[in-house]
Amino acid sequence: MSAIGNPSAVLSTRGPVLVVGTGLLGTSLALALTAAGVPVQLSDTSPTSLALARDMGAGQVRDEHSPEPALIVVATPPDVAAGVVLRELDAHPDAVVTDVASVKARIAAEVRRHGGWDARRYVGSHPMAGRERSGAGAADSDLFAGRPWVVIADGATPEAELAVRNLAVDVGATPVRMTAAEHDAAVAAVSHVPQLVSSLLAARLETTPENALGLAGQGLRDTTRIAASDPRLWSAIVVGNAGPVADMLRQLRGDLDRLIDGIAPAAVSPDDPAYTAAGDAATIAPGAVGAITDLMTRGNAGQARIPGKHGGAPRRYAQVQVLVPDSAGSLGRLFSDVGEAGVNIEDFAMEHSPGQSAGLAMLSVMPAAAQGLEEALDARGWRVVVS
Ligand SMILES: NC(=O)c1ccc[n+]([C@@H]2O[C@H](COP(=O)([O-])OP(=O)(O)OC[C@H]3O[C@@H](n4cnc5c(N)ncnc54)[C@H](O)[C@@H]3O)[C@@H](O)[C@H]2O)c1
Ligand SMILES: O=C(O)C(=O)C[C@]1(C(=O)O)C=C[C@@H](O)C=C1
Repeated sequence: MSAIGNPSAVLSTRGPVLVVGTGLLGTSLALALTAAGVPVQLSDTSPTSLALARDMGAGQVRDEHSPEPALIVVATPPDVAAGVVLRELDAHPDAVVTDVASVKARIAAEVRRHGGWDARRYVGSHPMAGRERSGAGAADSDLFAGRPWVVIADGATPEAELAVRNLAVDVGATPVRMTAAEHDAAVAAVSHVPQLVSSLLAARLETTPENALGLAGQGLRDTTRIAASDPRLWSAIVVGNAGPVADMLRQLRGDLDRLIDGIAPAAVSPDDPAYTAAGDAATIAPGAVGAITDLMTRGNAGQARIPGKHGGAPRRYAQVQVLVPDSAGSLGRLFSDVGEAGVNIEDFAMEHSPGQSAGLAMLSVMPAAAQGLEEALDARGWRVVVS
């Protein structure tokens, strides 16, 4: 069980923990550890990022008077992570060092190659938790709750591995042991290629006319959320895992080619008599429906295998969607009705399409509270949208 916000929980992580890189991941982890009562030291090459993390209550800035850390977490971009790990192993001869970079094999190889005996204190890791925003300002102490945290233990001492597994558990995550190669192949499929596909899709919107964009609904928002991610960070991630990512992109290209080849003959010119005979199966190009159905069916099967909705890790928050009239005070009334229903809003977003007289308020709440809130809001006359 996570120790966050539970003062009686027994903590296994021995502090002080030094977090190097106080961006989204580093500050989220530092906030979670601080909330659990572990002393945290902070370090970053950017004084502004460091000051922000400190001001958010994530820990103390490390200086020459700080006590020696027992555990060091490197949360810098992947392309500099190995160098920072090696520097920290050298500077703190008794500390266990981990990094949270999204790629593992190349960092581990560099650390093992240059770290000598000290590299036995290094355990690469990767919390499968994050978001499309960077920097301490987007940090969240709950980020790791219920998420897998990959631990790469090849070549490390059992004590070092245990320290990193304990860290994951203490912030609410579940450690998952893998080799670096297994990890990199897995994240190519579940994280890196999905990021690129989302970006490919969103890149097409650059030249999409405004009036078409005005029609965008939840489907487009769902498939492009992560296209807002940081290009610099993701360039380092994809370059660092280029082999597995390129392999999967080639497979995707094969699927795409089959789909295009299948549907292209069904594109009928308006002058063709088949254009107005859509109800006649004979006029549909042979193979077109099969190609689409095949892809959609495989997609259904793949989507159903994603854990979370079917007994895997629970989603952190449930979303309650409510139509809010575009008038002064409406949102205030909604918030006060949610408060009167005894429900805390964990996160909030508003979707507003131009020219519409109502917006869609998306309230993130604890999953157990969602149904009761929908009923309470419905009873108070709100239009709850079931997605
Ligand atoms: N963003 C995600 O969703 C996510 C999820 C899991 C893991 N990760 C991994 O976590 C790491 C950090 O990602 P992030 O999203 O927090 O990035 P971020 O850009 O929010 O933060 C990175 C921080 O590292 C600092 N930094 C850069 N070089 C440094 C150096 N040499 N020494 C000290 N500090 C340095 C930067 O100033 C910045 O504050 C990356 O390796 C990333 O692959 C990211
Ligand atoms: O949910 C998101 O916004 C993320 O991008 C998180 C995500 C992921 O792909 O699952 C992104 C990169 C990380 O290395 C780990 C987690």
